[in-house]
Amino acid sequence: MTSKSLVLGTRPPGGALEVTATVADRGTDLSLSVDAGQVVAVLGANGAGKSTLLSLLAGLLRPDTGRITLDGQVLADAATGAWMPPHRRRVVLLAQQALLFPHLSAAANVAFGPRSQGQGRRAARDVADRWLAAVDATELADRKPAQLSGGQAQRIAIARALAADPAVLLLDEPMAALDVAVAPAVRQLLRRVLRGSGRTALLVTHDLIDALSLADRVVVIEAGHVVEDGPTRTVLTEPRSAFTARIAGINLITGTAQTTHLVTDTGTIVSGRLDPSCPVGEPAVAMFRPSAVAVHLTEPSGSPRNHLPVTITELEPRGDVVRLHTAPIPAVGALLADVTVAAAADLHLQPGDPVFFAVKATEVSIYSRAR
Ligand SMILES: Nc1ncnc2c1ncn2[C@@H]1O[C@H](COP(=O)(O)OP(=O)(O)OP(=O)(O)O)[C@@H](O)[C@H]1O
Repeated sequence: MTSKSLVLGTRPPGGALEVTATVADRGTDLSLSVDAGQVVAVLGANGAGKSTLLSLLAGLLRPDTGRITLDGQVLADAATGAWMPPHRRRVVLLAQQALLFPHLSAAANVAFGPRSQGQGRRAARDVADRWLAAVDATELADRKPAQLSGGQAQRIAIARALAADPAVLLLDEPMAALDVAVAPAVRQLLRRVLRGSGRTALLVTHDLIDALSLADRVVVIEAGHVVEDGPTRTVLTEPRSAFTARIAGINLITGTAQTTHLVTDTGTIVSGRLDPSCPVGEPAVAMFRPSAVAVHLTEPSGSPRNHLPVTITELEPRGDVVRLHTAPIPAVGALLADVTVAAAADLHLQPGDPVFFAVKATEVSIYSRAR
């Protein structure tokens, strides 16, 4: 098997998507354009509207208003009532659970797409064999889904999705239901599939590493709206929404930019370096990494640092560091600090302890944010 086998298809892969859609009873109003071949990570809290976006694209849900097109072809248009059924869309959804047809063998599951597109039995089986080989599952061809492990079933589901030769691949947390031991292998397979194929893909994930390693672009959905959209690196290193900052594991404090600092709504001053693109007096975010925080039991004096009084709520072991979580501070929110295991032990830190987080101004970046 080579990664080349993942790019084989009967027509050029990749399709450009245009979405403007509202779904009233889900409180969503989504707008998005995706270029052909782009891999977009879709992030957001539970209930934000990520699955709703995928359902709209897959044809499992009709928009109340708006229009969805793929390469200019209308998939759904609420104004005219135009509607393309799911199986004709060239869009395939890969869900958390493999959802294979239980009565069919793995090979027959994979051959299903080509068969329903009108290919003969033998041709469809050839396509299936090729994709089974591509996902390292040739030896599983004759097994029924009940005889497959979760990771094996998900590999078959990936093969089935690709055998249908979709222009757009939708992935709804495809690793979420997998055992931690098998997830890395499936992730690696997806990496090959997404990087090698030139297909357009939307990947719903809660995993920062997936977003970083698989996606060109990150879209963040909050309360049914796209609130952030940009190159993966930019969104994750210069997050503008609290959600992205949290999953990126970055401390983020919103307020108004001043030349040398940010002022929160309650007047807390956070000294930092103002990004040249951030206008003074405009809404901004101050950002610093948990590893930039020094923890003190008493307020430190006489150093050019930010000192924030906080209350520890949780100590989370993370390899050779302990991540400290705090109770929310008014207008600042909860903060994170990473300290060494030795430091956490020396300080005898426990949930409920009041401490000071100290951060050098040079460790704090201040960026503009949307109002
Ligand atoms: N079948 C449904 N019928 C009605 N409302 C729904 C349905 N599914 C989801 N919703 C609602 O629509 C909104 C968006 O949900 P959606 O499932 O798209 O969020 P999500 O971002 O995918 O969340 P999660 O990460 O939990 O999967 C939520 O308010 C949710 O309660």
